[in-house]
Amino acid sequence: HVCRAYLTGSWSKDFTNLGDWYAHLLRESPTGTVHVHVLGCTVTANPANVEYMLKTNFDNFPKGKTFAALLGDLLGGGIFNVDGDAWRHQRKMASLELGSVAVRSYAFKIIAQEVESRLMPLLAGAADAGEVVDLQDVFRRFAFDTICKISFGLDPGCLEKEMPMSKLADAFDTATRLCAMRGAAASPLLWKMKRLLNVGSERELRNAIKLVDELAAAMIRERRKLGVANSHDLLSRFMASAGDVDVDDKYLRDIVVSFLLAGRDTVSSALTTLFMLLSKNPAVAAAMRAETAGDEGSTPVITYEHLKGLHYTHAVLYENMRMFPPVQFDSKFCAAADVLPDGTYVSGGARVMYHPYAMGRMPSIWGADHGVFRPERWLTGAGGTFVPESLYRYPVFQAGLRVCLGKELAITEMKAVAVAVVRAFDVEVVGESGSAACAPKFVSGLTASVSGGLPVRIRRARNN
Ligand code: HEM
Repeated sequence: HVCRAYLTGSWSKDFTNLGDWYAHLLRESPTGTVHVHVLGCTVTANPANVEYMLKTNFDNFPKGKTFAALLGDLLGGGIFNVDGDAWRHQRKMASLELGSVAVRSYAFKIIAQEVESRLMPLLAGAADAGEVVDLQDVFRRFAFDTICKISFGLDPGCLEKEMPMSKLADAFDTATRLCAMRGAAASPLLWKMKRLLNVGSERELRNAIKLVDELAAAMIRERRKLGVANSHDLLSRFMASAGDVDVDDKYLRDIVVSFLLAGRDTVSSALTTLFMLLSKNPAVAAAMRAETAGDEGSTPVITYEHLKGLHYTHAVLYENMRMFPPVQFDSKFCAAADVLPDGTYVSGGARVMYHPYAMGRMPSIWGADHGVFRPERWLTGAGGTFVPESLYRYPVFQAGLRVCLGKELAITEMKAVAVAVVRAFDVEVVGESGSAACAPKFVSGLTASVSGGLPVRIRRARNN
């Protein structure tokens, strides 16, 4: 009956999103695992299984060729899309750079600049004009400008006042949307045939990728011309770390495109659901404002040290992503037949999916109040300090050997935005999605985005 419900779409009579239906099935299952035969896929919300796949028996659960084929035309051999030695090599290099003080402080400077010189003036303008703005669109532009500056050292200017269309952002959007469509198809044969004949969505995808390639090549040329000696963007760092070796442009293009994918829609997705939740929970917004009130009047400038000390705000971000993880599910490929810790048999070549969206809705992990937005559940340390949960119970940033490399950067970026906006404005979601009872509907894609965007009205906070 599960396969029938999947194929006919009848699950949608009772559930808003496919993820809500999976969460229901996984809650009903005694092991927290189900098998959807028609997809050849085992879906799990069991933390012991997640740990087994992502750490204990990591080598038996690679991304696999099927996943690589879906994104291969866009991501090439970039870190997201490869396994084995190609992955190990990029992972080592990228974690070295992202962990370095120089890159971290460069990234923080970019974030602070983007918040203060673009995001805040734009929101202030909307507040003064009394306009309704689509906050999801604003955050996507913000996140794109930020990750492009961090990755390439170049500025697409998507969040300029006139909200220009960036060719790169546009081509990137089209390419990721069409790659996600490939993944949602019941059989890969159809898209492979369309690709062979260069028709329909595959023709559109090819054109979008061609544009991404041209623009990435132009940025790499520009970076070579400007020189890399004193630059801290990731592209320059990767070029510099290759030393005298004349690194291939295709290799650089693949790494940097992976970073754009990793760092843009994830951050904007989390910020969008955060402000949706804050609009419905004004007491939480008020508590966040109170936490930052200490330096009211002293310094409106965001500093790294200040952000680090904000435990309540940190808890709010984690609680938001528990309920609405930007990457709602993640699939691995089971190389050789295996038995998961909960006793589930998985045949060689099958897909296994762990599901952070469903895991955030499991009473076995979060208790009976899993449906309640309650940041306090994270503040169990001495004096109400933030205590992290095991990443295998909360795999929002994945976990184990392939855990997200941009986690700290993403948290800093989201905190910087949350603090600045909450301190200065009241944000109210308008329309249907603003009502307390309305659950968001997500558009299926590689990262979660809210269908119809997030229309909000912005007012200056009373003390501003
Ligand atoms: C809220 C924001 C973010 C979330 C929820 C998130 C989540 C994730 C997840 C679930 C994965 C695993 C994906 C997979 O293997 O299929 C991942 C990997 C990765 N993330 Fe993030 N991410 C975020 C922000 C960022 C940012 C800002 C960057 C870069 C600056 C970044 C860089 C990466 C990289 C390079 C990987 C690949 C790691 C590997 O395969 O070894 N992420 N992230």
